Amino acid sequence: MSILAVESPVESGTRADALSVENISLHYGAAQALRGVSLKAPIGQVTAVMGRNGVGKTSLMRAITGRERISGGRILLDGTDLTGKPPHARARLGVASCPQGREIFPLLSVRENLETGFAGLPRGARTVPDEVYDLFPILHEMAHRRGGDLSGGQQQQLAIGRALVTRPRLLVLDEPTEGIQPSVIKDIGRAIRYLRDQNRMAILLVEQYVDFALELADRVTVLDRGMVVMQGETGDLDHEALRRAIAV
Ligand SMILES: Nc1ncnc2c1ncn2[C@@H]1O[C@H](COP(=O)(O)OP(=O)(O)OP(=O)(O)O)[C@@H](O)[C@H]1O
Repeated sequence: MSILAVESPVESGTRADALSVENISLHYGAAQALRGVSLKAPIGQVTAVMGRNGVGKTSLMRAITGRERISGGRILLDGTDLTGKPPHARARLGVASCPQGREIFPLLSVRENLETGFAGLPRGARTVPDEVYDLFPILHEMAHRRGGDLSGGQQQQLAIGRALVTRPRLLVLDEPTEGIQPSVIKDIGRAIRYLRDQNRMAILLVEQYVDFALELADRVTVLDRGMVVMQGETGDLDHEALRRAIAV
């Protein structure tokens, strides 16, 4: 084989795409929620997915984490095809998510909620990384309180902490600011920026709060009725057109 035929997966100067969503479709019965959606999420960047209510953002996140089956296309993580793999297998490969609604276990303590992230880890790696408590000191202070006793903002911090316990390559955040007070939104923004700058994971952020998303995102994908209608680096996009495309 000619050496010219061997291509490096990462060209020098470009970032590795941890996540590659290729032309996916998703149906709920006869209703089509995603239509040929493609996007890439590189390591060390925040990729925002935006759009009005009901355009398919959560469906896209659920397709990536394996909670919904896609009807066409494929989803790759670090070149491995995730399509058809169940959620726990994707988690082992590095997909972690903070779903809408957060899904904290209300009767488990904060510490126990964090430890549910251990499931897919080798025995020697079953520790809560210090950075979880550095980013969200409240989780240390409230380690023995029940998850259900936390405020919405604290639960969101716990959901992000639990995702970080799994040492993800891809962190999926579905509307982390929804229903949360401004001071906690700031903490979450600071945490996302820190994680981005560590250059260890790709961050996929679904967000309706436009200013928060544009402040954090390196790249943006806008969905409308299940289709990509705008996509690119944040600085290259027409922000007025973007705001119009997602205005309720
Ligand atoms: N389990 C389901 N069964 C049937 N239809 C569904 C299901 N989940 C979502 N849908 C429909 O699929 C479309 C996309 O919904 P989705 O929740 O992905 O949108 P979204 O952009 O995340 O909206 P929101 O911002 O309100 O969460 C909507 O028309 C919704 O009604």
